[in-house]
Amino acid sequence: MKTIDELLAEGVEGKRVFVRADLNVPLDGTTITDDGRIRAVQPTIEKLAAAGARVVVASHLGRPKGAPEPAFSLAPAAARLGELLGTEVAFATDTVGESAEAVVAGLGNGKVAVIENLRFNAGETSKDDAERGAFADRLAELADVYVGDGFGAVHRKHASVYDLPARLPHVAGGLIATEVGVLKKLTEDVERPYVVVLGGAKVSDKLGVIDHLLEKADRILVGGGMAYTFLKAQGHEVGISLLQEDQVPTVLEYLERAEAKGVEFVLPVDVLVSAEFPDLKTKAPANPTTVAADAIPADQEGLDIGPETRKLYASKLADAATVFWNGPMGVFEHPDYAEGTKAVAQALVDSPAFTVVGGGDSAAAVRILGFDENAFGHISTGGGASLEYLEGKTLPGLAALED
Ligand SMILES: Nc1ncnc2c1ncn2[C@@H]1O[C@H](COP(=O)(O)OP(=O)(O)OP(=O)(O)O)[C@@H](O)[C@H]1O
Ligand SMILES: O=C(O)[C@H](O)COP(=O)(O)O
Repeated sequence: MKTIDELLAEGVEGKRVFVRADLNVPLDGTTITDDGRIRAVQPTIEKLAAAGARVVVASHLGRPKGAPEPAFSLAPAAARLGELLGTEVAFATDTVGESAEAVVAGLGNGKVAVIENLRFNAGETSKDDAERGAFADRLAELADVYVGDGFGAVHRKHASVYDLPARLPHVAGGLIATEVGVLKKLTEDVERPYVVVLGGAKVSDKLGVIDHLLEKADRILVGGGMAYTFLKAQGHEVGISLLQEDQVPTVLEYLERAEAKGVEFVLPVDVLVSAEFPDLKTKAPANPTTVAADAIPADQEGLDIGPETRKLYASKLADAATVFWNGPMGVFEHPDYAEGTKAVAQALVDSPAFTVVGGGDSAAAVRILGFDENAFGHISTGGGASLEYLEGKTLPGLAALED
């Protein structure tokens, strides 16, 4: 992969440089609750602007369905980028239309613009190669060079990630280089004991990584929404908890393989339950009860790991040399269900191990819960992307950057 430093050495003065970033930040209305992904790509944008490039930043935000939806506008992210850069950032209210063309044409050397959400166009995510290609052709008209730096989206075969770099001279940005460098270490010369913590809500997306981790990790701790499919596989009642029923046989097979291979699988021993999902807007008290993990009432759902599990997981992390953590332990957005995620984050902070936190929500959680991001070895901007990298899959957005 050609690097951004090589591009800078060749000179970018006056060139239109398209930076595919991942500015998919959590929003509360139009307020950004965690700007980590914007700060992560900031050095790339700064370097290009300092070298006199005309920088066109593009990203997706959320999952709009191929047409403009105001709730998913990139305008708040563009404004925040301007604040971080300390300079005016132009914003195009469309992605490839008149506004984008005019904004890019009006960009001076060393200036930065953000174009509107790529996913407001059906061509961005289309499964049809021709439709995606046609959209990539239009994006290519906006630039002379492509810098891929949206690590969080490299696992998506989307027009701006996969098809556009084929149409322009392309290089990898600094964020992608850092992310790949760290994750590569976890797939190659990992220091042991290697402990993996998995949680979160995208259970079906993430179960697949366990198949691979059974060959790599020494110990796997499961929490968050992912735990209930495992508890069900062990024959326990999980009430109305998040459950991937069709994956129960697969999960059972994972548990059996783990035992045969001597990989320690650790599941919650107690959980916080309630009959209702908490109100994340008002944060009204949820008054959960703590129950043993094998005694979840049929009409209740598990929303965080319990106090005994917090202690257990902290002890299982204490002797680790390497830790990879993806997915919160509970619905951390509500204070009554944040303790499990806090306990795991604290165990990582206290540990001398090399710690990697992967995932948009997990990374946001550690910052929102008040942890210092420098207390972790690496906070990855990729959720699905980092897991698919660890699975050893070919990621379209990385393959496209190769020469
Ligand atoms: N027991 C649970 N039941 C329901 N939701 C849960 C539970 N535990 C955690 N969650 C939710 O999981 C969500 C985060 O999961 P996700 O799998 O998206 O994490 P991530 O990997 O950090 O993020 P991403 O994949 O988007 O980069 C949070 O919004 C949290 O509220
Ligand atoms: O949040 C993420 O993991 C990335 O921004 C990718 O988003 P997506 O899962 O909607 O493709």
